[in-house]
Amino acid sequence: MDDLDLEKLRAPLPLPSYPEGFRSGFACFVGRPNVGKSTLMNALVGQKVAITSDRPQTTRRTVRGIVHRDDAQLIIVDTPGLHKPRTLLGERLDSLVRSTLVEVDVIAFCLPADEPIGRGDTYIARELAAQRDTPVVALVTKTDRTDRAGVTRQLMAVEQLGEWADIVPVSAQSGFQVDTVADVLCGHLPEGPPLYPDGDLTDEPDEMLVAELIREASLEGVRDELPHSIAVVVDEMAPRENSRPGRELVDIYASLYVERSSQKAIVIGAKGARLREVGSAARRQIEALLGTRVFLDLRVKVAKDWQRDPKQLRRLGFDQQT
Ligand SMILES: Nc1nc2c(ncn2[C@@H]2O[C@H](COP(=O)(O)OP(=O)(O)OP(=O)(O)O)[C@@H](O)[C@H]2O)c(=O)[nH]1
Repeated sequence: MDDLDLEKLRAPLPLPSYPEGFRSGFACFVGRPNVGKSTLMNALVGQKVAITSDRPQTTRRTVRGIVHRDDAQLIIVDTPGLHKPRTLLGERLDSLVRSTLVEVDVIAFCLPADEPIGRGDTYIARELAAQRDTPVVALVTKTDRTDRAGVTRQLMAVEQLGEWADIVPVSAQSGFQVDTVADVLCGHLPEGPPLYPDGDLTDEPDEMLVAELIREASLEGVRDELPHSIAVVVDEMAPRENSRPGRELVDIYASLYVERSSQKAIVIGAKGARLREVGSAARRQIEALLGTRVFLDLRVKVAKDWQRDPKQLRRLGFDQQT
């Protein structure tokens, strides 16, 4: 997986024409888990491309969303929550985040309006202060969750936290200032031609989006510690041969990895009831994504302590980025 080769992506496509002064480039969103990064990216792009959830650290992979405007093309690299490494998996995530930070044109640092600034935010602010070459825009998110005075207080607190190219309050939920965020981020992009054809919203391979949708479904209603122990790999995904025109079907075989057999029992549920629910919830989402009917075969497997085992991490796609 080489989804951070931004230099290669910068090679302009032979596109017919673009207005003078057109800007294009990359932005990435950082912030503690659960601060609303994925939701804001979706609001900017206008379609569900990243997975959102109430649970922290849902976003494990870098998903790009593309904002197409008449005057700019903003490619958003959505990163996992920047946090202090605890497990080997954590260390990999952080090195992925760091390599992203130096390659993008602008960094959006998200802090929620309704929570006091904490140690996690201060840690990230310190990390960002080291990225001297990349402008950082601070976004005060979820403004709908507090009143005007609360937003003002948070803006002032964020101002004190570091040196920002801009500070913008925004609510992805109500739509307040989402366009302003796009304007501000685009303002930091270099002039250049569009890098993606019009209409592309993400270049994430379907398999990865499908795996994330299955993982999202599998997180529903399980104990708090379980989410971090579930990984999903799509083993095979192909259109069914000889399916009738207008009744196309895609066969998907996926493995859901847990760390211990006790977790396997939880995921499968009594007589397989839970796994069936996960399967049908995921299937509905995947059918909406792909626009065809889907046959989904889900297998639960134990990959002992996969979060701490480099070989397993590689197999599950969390390879060290070079
Ligand atoms: N009220 C309100 N809730 C929001 C807003 N943006 C996000 N949320 C909620 O906050 C929770 C976390 O949002 P995410 O977008 O998944 O957060 P994230 O920062 O991407 O989280 P990670 O993937 O864990 O890093 C979800 O329940 C969202 O519905 C907002 O503008 N207003």
